[in-house]
Amino acid sequence: MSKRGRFITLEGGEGVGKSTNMAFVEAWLTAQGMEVVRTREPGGTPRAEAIRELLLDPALQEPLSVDAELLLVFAARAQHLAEKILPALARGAWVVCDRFTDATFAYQGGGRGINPARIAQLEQFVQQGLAPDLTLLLDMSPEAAKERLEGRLRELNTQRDRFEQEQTDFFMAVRRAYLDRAAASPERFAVIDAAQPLEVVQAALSHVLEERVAQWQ
Ligand SMILES: Nc1ncnc2c1ncn2[C@@H]1O[C@H](COP(=O)(O)OP(=O)(O)O)[C@@H](O)[C@H]1O
Ligand SMILES: Cc1cn([C@H]2C[C@H](O)[C@@H](COP(=O)(O)OP(=O)(O)O)O2)c(=O)[nH]c1=O
Repeated sequence: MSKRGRFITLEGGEGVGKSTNMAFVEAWLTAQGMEVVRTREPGGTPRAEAIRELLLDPALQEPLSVDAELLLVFAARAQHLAEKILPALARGAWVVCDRFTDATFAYQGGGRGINPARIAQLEQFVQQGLAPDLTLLLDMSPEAAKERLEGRLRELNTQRDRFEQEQTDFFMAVRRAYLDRAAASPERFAVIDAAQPLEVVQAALSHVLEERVAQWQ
């Protein structure tokens, strides 16, 4: 087994099953004997989670400017990288992250309409070349995912956050941007049809993980 830790991200729109499958990916890697650090964005450290609150809180009455949203996402990421992701990778742990910079290209780029070239400048500034080794993109139509999300919101009795309050065309643009990024980097991405039953989605995840882990050895 290679000593170097790997960086794996899970991506996709709201309600596609990221949280459910994060646990699956973590358990799969742990069963192979890897030390796994499971984390999420925006957030992952106390200060980055405080920035997450600023980004998601629907109760603050003042609108959040599109550029402020973009910069907050990257401020949280800079903190997360410095305090958690980079130290974990340096000691050989595997990092499994619920969303990362592909979400910025999808939400702030596709959803909000920011030019991807501007996002790429911040990506270079903050990440200095660091990118995930593997990105698992859970893909399904926003309409179908919305039904799942509504089920979860009812179960947890929670309020919609700022992004969950967006309309279907926003989520269609998010999906399009994710699929375009996957098509542009097929060696990094694995696109999984998330509309399938959970056991089929998880069989697909196991298959991809087996293949990639074997390649990295
Ligand atoms: N493949 C699946 N088939 C049916 N329901 C699913 C599937 N994956 C997840 N769910 C359910 O859909 C809801 C949203 O899943 P969740 O993992 O919270 O999504 P996300 O983190 O992407 O928003 C949850 O109630 C979950 O149990
Ligand atoms: C990481 C990241 C997340 N987001 C948004 C997407 C999500 O709506 C929100 C919170 O992420 P998350 O908790 O993963 O959402 P959910 O579980 O509801 O799918 O943050 C961005 O807009 N840009 C980013 O770079």
